[in-house]
Amino acid sequence: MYHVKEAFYSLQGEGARAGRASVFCRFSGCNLWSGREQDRSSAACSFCDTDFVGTDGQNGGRFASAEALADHLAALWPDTAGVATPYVVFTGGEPLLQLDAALIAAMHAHGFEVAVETNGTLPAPAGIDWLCVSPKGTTPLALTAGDELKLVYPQPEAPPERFAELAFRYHFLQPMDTTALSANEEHVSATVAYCLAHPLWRLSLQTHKITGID
Ligand SMILES: C[S@@+](CC[C@H](N)C(=O)[O-])C[C@H]1O[C@@H](n2cnc3c(N)ncnc32)[C@H](O)[C@@H]1O
Ligand SMILES: Nc1nc2[nH]cc(C(=O)O)c2c(=O)[nH]1
Ligand code: SF4
Ligand SMILES: [Mg+2]
Repeated sequence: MYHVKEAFYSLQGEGARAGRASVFCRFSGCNLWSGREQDRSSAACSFCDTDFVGTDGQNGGRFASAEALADHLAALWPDTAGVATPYVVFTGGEPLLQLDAALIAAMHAHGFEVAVETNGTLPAPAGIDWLCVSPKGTTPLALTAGDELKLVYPQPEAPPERFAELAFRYHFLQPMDTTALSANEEHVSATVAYCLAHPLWRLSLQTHKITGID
């Protein structure tokens, strides 16, 4: 059984594929935080910007088979009649708690390219077309290669230097978003300064938040 918080059609907001039309599948649950506010400060990941608890979001629910979930997600893609490759982003919560080879195969059967946003602590099934790893604090990485490494910055316990040598096509820093405007401005300035001083790293802004889309 797959547990999905929500699913929606939007533009990828972050990283190397920002701007690309995408179906998002947000799985419920995470191995680094319960999702409860009272647990946030003691969690291995304490800055999460996402509600991934339950299955009550738009197009969310429980799906008994890979085919049932793949049909549900494919129906969110517009009828592009072959002019654009359909694209699905599995995120969460932590998608690698639930994503398996059967679901990837079912999305491929619908003609989709499959992308994943993961915290990198769990092994990944084969067949993922675009792997984005976003390390969190001191948590050990099970995934040390992929397409993009997208580090939320600043994290005192996860400095970029620790990830610079890993085998990713792109290294991004994404300013940490908080509920405090002044902190956000400082995070953007610090991220810009780091990228200027260390050109391996590129700036990733969360463009969906800037544009006000999902
Ligand atoms: C909500 S996470 C879900 C996927 C996976 N659990 C992970 O952490 O990569 C999706 C993306 O949002 C990023 N993110 C989460 N909270 C953020 C925040 N407060 N500011 C900036 N990016 C954030 C994560 O690092 C990750 O790249
Ligand atoms: N538009 C948009 N782009 C995104 N890229 C990664 C997201 C995520 O929450 O994983 C996300 C999201 O929630 N919305
Ligand atoms: S690992 Fe990802 S989903 Fe889990 S709490 Fe951190 S940012 Fe949120
Ligand atoms: Mg998000």
